[in-house]
Amino acid sequence: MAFSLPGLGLAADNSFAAPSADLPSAKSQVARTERLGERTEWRFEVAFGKNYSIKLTSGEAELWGTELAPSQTYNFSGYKGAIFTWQGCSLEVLGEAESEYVGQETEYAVEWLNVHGMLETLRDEAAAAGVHGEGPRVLVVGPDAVGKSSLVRSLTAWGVKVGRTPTVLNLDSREGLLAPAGSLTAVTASSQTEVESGYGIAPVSGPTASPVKTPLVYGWPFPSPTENSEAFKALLTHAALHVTGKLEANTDAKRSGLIVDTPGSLNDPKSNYDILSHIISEFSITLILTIGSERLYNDLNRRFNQSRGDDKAIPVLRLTKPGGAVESDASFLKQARAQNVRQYFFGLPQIPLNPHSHSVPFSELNIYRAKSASTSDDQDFKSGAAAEDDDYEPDGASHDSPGALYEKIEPSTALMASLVAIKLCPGTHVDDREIRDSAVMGYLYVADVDETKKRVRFLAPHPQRWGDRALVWGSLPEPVADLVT
Ligand SMILES: Nc1ncnc2c1ncn2[C@@H]1O[C@H](COP(=O)(O)OP(=O)(O)OP(=O)(O)O)[C@@H](O)[C@H]1O
Repeated sequence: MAFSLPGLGLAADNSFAAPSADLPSAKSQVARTERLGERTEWRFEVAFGKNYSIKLTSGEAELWGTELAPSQTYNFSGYKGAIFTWQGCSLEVLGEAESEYVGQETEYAVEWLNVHGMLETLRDEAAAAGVHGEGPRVLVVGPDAVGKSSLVRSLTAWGVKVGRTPTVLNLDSREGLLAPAGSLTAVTASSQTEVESGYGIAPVSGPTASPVKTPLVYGWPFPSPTENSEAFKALLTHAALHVTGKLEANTDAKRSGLIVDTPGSLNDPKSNYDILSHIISEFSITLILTIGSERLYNDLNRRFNQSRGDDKAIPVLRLTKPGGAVESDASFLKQARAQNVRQYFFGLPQIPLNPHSHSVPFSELNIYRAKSASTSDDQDFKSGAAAEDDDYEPDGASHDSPGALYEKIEPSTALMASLVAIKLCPGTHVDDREIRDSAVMGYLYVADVDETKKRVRFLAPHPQRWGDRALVWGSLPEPVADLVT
């Protein structure tokens, strides 16, 4: 179980970033009123470094299922999204967007709400079945940027709104949920979903925030499960034990069920059938939702529904991709991940955090580099670790054997500006499997490495030291050069 480190709750969303470096233009300084008809949405794309704010002035509206509070200003920077209204509303909009318009084609929202209704029926049936009743366990699969995460957020928020406590599991390591990228997070949503944090689970609670549920964070320091499918599957087997154990221990959570978000790289069941089937069996998935690809839908339906016996058939539903869902370029996604890291250490303007500095001698550190099994040439994900491969000397321990996932390294300046995960396992006399399966206690930022004095200065969200635990350095999270100046 991950410790409840401050900072884990503040990185779920791209909104509420640092103030704009640019002076706003005269036009963007004037607040305008946008009137939205029923079942329409205000779609907007805001660049990094720009400020954009929206206030609900009349009617009702929601962002990914979470209702906006009337007259409250919501700020966005480096963000793409849509404010949806069922009955119509007025919004006051201020700031500069790269694109903004009223989306009229919103059939997807009705369809998604119907899925929520279906999940509610299954939850009621679970309650009627008594202590053994289990709620729906949903797997969301589809290509990149088709709205999978938006669907998961909406289903979670609607569930929470009617008093449920669904558990969300994010298997997309490129987008950290309540943690930086490189994390796989499971968290049970609490009774109040906030627009800022996306799921309303923030270990640092504001005055109106609800009780905190501690996320369970595992480390997958690579951009895709396919980097090392066998290790990914083994990690999931371990994670599933804990996640399902947590659900078993809490009747409400068990009945509310599980919603699993997946990376787009798993959208081809031909090549990734193995991983998908593993997720389905380990988490006892009862419903598959797919967005965006007819071929994928047919493939999944054939493999997991039609070709199985009645008692093993898993229904597969194909959902509409939101018209506004847009692909982001590599640079936007990279900036979004860097912003998440900033929020992890420094919080949001309304809930700032003060990270702590720790200076540790090399001799007290056990740092392991996570080795990628793939020979991917995706430069975007190549960290200093991969790029400066030759600088590292494994310590000759068992970890440098061929096929090993981790190798122990000596600290060096190549670690500067990187993030390392603190694993809940000892740093010595530990094998690959234990490092891989241990949950993440939190992340450290390498602020400085002094090779002469043989000391590393870390930035941590917590004043407490982490003892002799193993630290893992991988392709994700990526280094953030300008976190401390
Ligand atoms: N209705 C909408 N209007 C405007 N923007 C939207 C809408 N739905 C989703 N988006 C935006 O489109 C982008 C892709 O959506 P989302 O992240 O939900 O997709 P995804 O399938 O989870 O993508 P990935 O697998 O790449 O993480 C996001 O920036 C999201 O905020």
